[in-house]
This record gives sequence, structure tokens and C-alpha cells, in this order.
Amino acid sequence: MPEQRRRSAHRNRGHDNRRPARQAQRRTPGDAVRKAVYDVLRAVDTRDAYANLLLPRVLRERELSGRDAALATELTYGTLRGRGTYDAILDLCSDRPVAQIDAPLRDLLRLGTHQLLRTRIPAHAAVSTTVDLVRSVSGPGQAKFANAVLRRVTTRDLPGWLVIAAPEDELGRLSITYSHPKWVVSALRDAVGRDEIEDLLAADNERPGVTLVARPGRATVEELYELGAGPAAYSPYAAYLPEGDPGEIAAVREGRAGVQDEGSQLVALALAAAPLEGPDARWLDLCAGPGGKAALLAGLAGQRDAHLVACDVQPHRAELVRQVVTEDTAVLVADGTRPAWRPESFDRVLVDVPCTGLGALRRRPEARWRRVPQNVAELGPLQRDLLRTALDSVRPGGVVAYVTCSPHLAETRVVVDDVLRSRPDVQRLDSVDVLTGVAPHLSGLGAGPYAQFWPHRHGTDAMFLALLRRTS
Ligand SMILES: C[S@@+](CC[C@H](N)C(=O)[O-])C[C@H]1O[C@@H](n2cnc3c(N)ncnc32)[C@H](O)[C@@H]1O
Repeated sequence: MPEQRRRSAHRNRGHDNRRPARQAQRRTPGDAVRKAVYDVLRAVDTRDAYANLLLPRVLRERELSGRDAALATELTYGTLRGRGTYDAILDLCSDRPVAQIDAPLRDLLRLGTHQLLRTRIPAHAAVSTTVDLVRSVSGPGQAKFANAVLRRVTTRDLPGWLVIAAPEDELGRLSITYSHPKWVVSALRDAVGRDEIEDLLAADNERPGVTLVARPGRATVEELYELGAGPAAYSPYAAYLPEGDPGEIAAVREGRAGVQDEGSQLVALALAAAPLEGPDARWLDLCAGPGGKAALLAGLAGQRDAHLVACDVQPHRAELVRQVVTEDTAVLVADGTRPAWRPESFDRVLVDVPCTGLGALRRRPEARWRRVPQNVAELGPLQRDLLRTALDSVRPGGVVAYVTCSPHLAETRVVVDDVLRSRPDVQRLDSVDVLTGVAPHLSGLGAGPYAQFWPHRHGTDAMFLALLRRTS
């Protein structure tokens, strides 16, 4: 299913019926595609651009649509994701270590290697188009070097290279074979276990399909089905969009529906469904930007006469929240660790903390190379502070959902267990039970009380959920 959704998403991106005329005017459309890919790769490297945000803009500006856009997307994402594998192979094909090759040339060698080993582009075309590009950006001397290196790459297929490029130790083998930094493989293996690590790493290299959310009270899944979406596996508010641009759906443009991973929907739904005694009128989303979960919670709150307060420390993120929530939601720009409200003000609190995002690697092809182990250590104190504030903000009997889009144990159970050690006033609820109440077909979330989603098991991001109740 994810494979089918992924293919359709590729096939249908940005159809433009003016394309044939434009393409006819262009002398070498293939080069325009590769130049666009190259420019995005450089921007990712030099100014920390996000490929998923920059690429659509570059495609629009250069009027690349239809098959050209699909090819550019595949080449950009594939080259960024496969970097670890390709560098190990290039090290065997070059007389200079990859780390010492000029960054622009290195990006082009990775792009050439991706085309040779993971696409159906004929080898001669992959080599010549890449070498032409090297000539135009780095000069004839480098073009000769690139030609020699890429010709060596053509001498084996990917499995053939992996046999000699992947080291024998397990971490090294997994890291090169599935193109993840070793520390990420190690952290993911600690979280998912040895039996499933390869499935998880392989799933991280797939492009996720598009999941929509029908925001309660503002749109229905039936409305989305009529526009070509299909039923989703778990969330009653989700619909899969097999093809087409979600931006072309009126409900999405109007903010009544949105694009939202099903795991993200389910953790918000679990907070709303967690059993509660007493009033259920005041909800808080402590880290709300850009607002996907806040929009869903605001809709659910509206259905039971509750009100949501949504808070984010970054003004531009709070503004994004404002654009997707209902009018009766109060949006605050505030530091969640210095609450602007009195303790015990809320009945339900979501704290979806800033994290490494290691559970959403499918969506951000460059993220795995950008994150470093220190990020985990640096985020830890903030994650703990935010969870403490969330617990202080909820009334006795109220519920807190601690959420991350990382399965790294140091960001999930270790944070919760650490904080709860000094909180005798807090009880763990069984998140797995609550989630299966929301979505009866769900399984594979772990033994509880915490719940962990996985891309390879659920087709969702690797969201973590801990539901906690204040007892006094
Ligand atoms: C993982 S994102 C939240 C995603 C959001 N819940 C959604 O579904 O769209 C974490 C957010 O926490 C915000 N943040 C970071 N530090 C914060 C703080 N001290 N107080 C409040 N928000 C903070 C970040 O700006 C970011 O928008």
C-alpha cells in the first residue's frame, strides 16, 4: 500500500497542460531537470535548506511540471536519502576519499551514482548528463575525473557494490546498506529491536503517501472520498489521497481539511479520548506550531463545548497555528516553560515537544545527515521542562499527552520516566488501550503503558505517546 501510494504521488505531481509547448522550446529538458536537482542539493548543503520546501518552489520558478517535476523530485530525494550508501561506493571508485572532494562535485557524483544504481535511466545517459553538468559548474578537468569515477560505478549493480562496500559489523553494514548514520541506526535499533531494524530502515527510505485529515465540524471524510481520496486504515478523520495535489482540494485550501500523518492524528485523538473525571472544558496545546494537532483538537473541543488554548514560543509558528484553528481557539506566543496561566488551569494538555524528528525521516530526506547525537542531549532538558509545565498546568484528574515524532528512547520513555520519578502526583494511563479504543484495528504499538507507532508497521511516522493523569 505505501509503495502504491508513493508511486501515484510521484506520477501525479504538478500536471501542467502547457508543458509540451514549453518543453519543445527547451533544448535539453533533461539538463534543466538535473540543474534544478543540483541547485537544490547545493542549497541543502550550503544554507541548510529543506528539500521538501525548496524543491516545489524551484520547480515552479523553472516551469518544470509533469514528468520533469516527477523526475526532479525522485532524483533530489533519492540522492539525499542515499548519500551514505553512495559515498561508500564512491570511496571505492575514486582515487580521492569522498570527504576530500569539493562539495559541488561531490553532490554531482552522488546524483550520478543514484541514477546509475537506483533508476532505470540508461547508464550512458546518466554518466553523460552528469559529466556535462560537472563541466558546466566545475570545469573540464573535474569533468574528466567525474567521468572516470562514474564509469567505475557502472561496473557493478547496487547489490554487487554493497557486497564490497558494506562492512561486516552489523551497525556498519546497516548504516551503508540503508544509508543512515551509524548513531541513528544504533538509536533506532535500541528502540525497535534487532528483528525489525532492517524493515524500519527500509521504510525510512520510502516516500510516504499523502494522508488528509477532515477537521471535525468543518469537513467530513465522505467529502474527501468524493474528491478521490480513499478510506484510511485507522483514524476516523483520515483519508488517503492516492494521486493529485492536495492543494487543489477546496477543503484543504480553506483549512477545513489538511495534510496530516495518521500517527499525528491518532495521538491527538487519544488525548481527546482519554478517560477523565469532572469537567472537560479547557484544553491546552503547549507546543502547537505549525498547528496540525491543534486544528484537530480545536475541532474535537468544539464538539463538546470545550475550548483550546494553543501556544508556541515562535511568533511565525503561532501565526501558522492561527491560520488553521477555529476562531474560538486562543493562540498565544509564549514560552511554554514560563506559563502565562495559573497552575491546574486545564483539563487536557498536549505537549508535543521539539525533538530530533528521527521518526519522520521519510518526509525529510536530508534530516538524517543534519542531526547529530548532541541534539538529543541538548533537547533533553527542554523536553523535561515542557513536560513538567504540562503536568503543572493540568488539574488533578486531568490528562497530559506527551508526544514526540522521534522514537529515540532518550526523547521518549527516558524523559517521561525521569520526570515522573519526582512526581508522585502523576499516574501513567495505558496509551495503547486508549488508542485501540479510538482505532480498533490498531496493533503493534508495544506492551504499554506508552505507545509507539512505526513506519514499517503502521505506515505512519514513528510517533510516541505517553498519557499521564494528575492524581492530586
Ligand atoms: C514538534 S513541534 C509541534 C508540532 C505541532 N504540535 C503540530 O502538530 O503541528 C514543536 C513546537 O514546539 C515549539 N517550541 C519549542 N520550544 C518551545 C517552548 N519553550 N514553548 C512553547 N513552544 C515551544 C516549536 O516552536 C515547535 O513549533
